[in-house]
Amino acid sequence: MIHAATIAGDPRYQGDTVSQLSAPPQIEFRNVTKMYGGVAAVKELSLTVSRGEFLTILGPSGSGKTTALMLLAGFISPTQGDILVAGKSVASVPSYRRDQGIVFQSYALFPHLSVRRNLEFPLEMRGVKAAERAERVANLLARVYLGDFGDRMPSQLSGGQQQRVALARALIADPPVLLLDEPLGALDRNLREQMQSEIKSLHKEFGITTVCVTHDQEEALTLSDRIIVMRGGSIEQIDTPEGLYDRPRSLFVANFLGEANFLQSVIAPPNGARPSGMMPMIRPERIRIAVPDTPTLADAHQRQHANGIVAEVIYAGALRKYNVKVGDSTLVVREHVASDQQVFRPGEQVRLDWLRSDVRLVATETNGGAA
Ligand SMILES: Nc1ncnc2c1ncn2[C@@H]1O[C@H](COP(=O)(O)OP(=O)(O)OP(=O)(O)O)[C@@H](O)[C@H]1O
Repeated sequence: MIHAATIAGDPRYQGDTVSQLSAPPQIEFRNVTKMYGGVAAVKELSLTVSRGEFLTILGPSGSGKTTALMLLAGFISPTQGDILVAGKSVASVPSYRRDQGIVFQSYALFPHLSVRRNLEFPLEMRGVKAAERAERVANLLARVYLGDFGDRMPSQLSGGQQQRVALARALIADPPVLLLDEPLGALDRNLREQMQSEIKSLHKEFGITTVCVTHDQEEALTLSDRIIVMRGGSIEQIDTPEGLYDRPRSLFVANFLGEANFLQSVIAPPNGARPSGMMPMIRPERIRIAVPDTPTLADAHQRQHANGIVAEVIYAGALRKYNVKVGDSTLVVREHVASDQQVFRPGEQVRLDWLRSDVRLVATETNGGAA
């Protein structure tokens, strides 16, 4: 077997092999549509998830994320199309027979069973013997730092602890697929960050193919190998986190994932005409802010600039954000706070500049609608 050192640079495939990559995908949606009355909650959705991949479905409310996950879980059936797991259609496989761990907000722990019994239950269903059950439960509880909590009832746990039990329960039977629906939605920020690293390390350790639904961009960027941005039941863009953030194809994705500055009224198009339906966009951290008479830099020919007036300064811990008026536009500039840095005040004249190569052209319309 050839090892994935040959697929250098792509962290998704580390530890994987070429033969595994050429194997059928672990999960495949083939042209799947789900209609509710006259409304297509999911529209002709086609996608594949590789074995061991962490794929996140991201999108605004009503874009079809949960419907896509419920179809995969088998809680609902497609109106059209097919879903395959490990190369086989699961159309006629009921949810409880699909070999998958599930952490859904609506799929809570059994309140009348202790933590230990909650974890033992899926194993009992699969006929695992008592001694092995006890060992697996003890190991996994220790792994999620709840080794001493086996006898507690779910109501005696904090929200974060309950989520860790839910995650352990989803993993206990060693399923090949893990489905997560807003798994950290109910947790506060600190706990969410802690759980994000927990999920990340469990995913790495178990190598489990994971499909996660969230509307939290940061969660998607942190956890995923690839992200799907959904809009109106269809895929707007699918890419790695870096790809989506750095090369959004549409105005919708640029705005949905992070902050974006649109430069159409700030810079002239290179040859006098802009391709129709396209807009120049730059991320706030790619813009440099300086005093108006900053000396010309050696790379000036690679840069574009604009003069403006600081409208607002927002200090946010490690970052400082400026809103700068440039003509009729307001550009957002974000810089990391450093001790030797000049701080500008509202009303001050500033010069903004950026590398031409950091400007992206994004489509104003995609996915059949205005972005
Ligand atoms: N059981 C249902 N009956 C009728 N319409 C539904 C049903 N479930 C979902 N829909 C509709 O399908 C579309 C997609 O819903 P879905 O719940 O998948 O969106 P979502 O992206 O998960 O949204 P949210 O982030 O708010 O959970 C919405 O327009 C929704 O109103």
